[in-house]
Amino acid sequence: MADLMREIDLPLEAYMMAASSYDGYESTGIVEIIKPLDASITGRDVILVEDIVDTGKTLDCLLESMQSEEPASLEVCALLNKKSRRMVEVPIKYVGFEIPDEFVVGYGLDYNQRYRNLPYVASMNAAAVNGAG
Ligand SMILES: O=P(O)(O)OC[C@H]1O[C@H](OP(=O)(O)OP(=O)(O)O)[C@H](O)[C@@H]1O
Ligand code: HPA
Repeated sequence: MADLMREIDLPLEAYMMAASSYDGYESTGIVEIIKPLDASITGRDVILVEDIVDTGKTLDCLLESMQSEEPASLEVCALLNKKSRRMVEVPIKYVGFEIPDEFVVGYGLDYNQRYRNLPYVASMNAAAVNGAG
């Protein structure tokens, strides 16, 4: 997010939401908004920035919640798109990288809250998952 903002030469405001639905590397399918948006987006041009879109369930839930506030526009930017795993169709206007069906960690992405601090995105293999304790 910080890297992206540094590249945008326009006045902008940034707010964080938090949603969670993963237990390890499996989606529970139940998306919980842990921290809602603490600003009004009614009538505003909004870009929702996601680190990864996998099944699409999280994004679908967030979009529905945000659309209900009637922003002037609402687009999605995602660093990573795992399209082959999609269960819900979601509109993504800006995609950093299309990636294969592999569980990835690093650069903010976690496996049970670990590995977010890796300065790169890495594919996590089964042996690493089993040893991750
Ligand atoms: O397309 P989906 O299958 O819904 O997966 C994508 C979501 O999964 C991750 O969040 P997670 O639930 O792991 O919470 P986190 O951001 O705290 O890691 C990620 O940050 C996305 O929001
Ligand atoms: O591959 C992934 N890595 C980390 N978190 C995720 N949430 C959905 N897919 C992933």
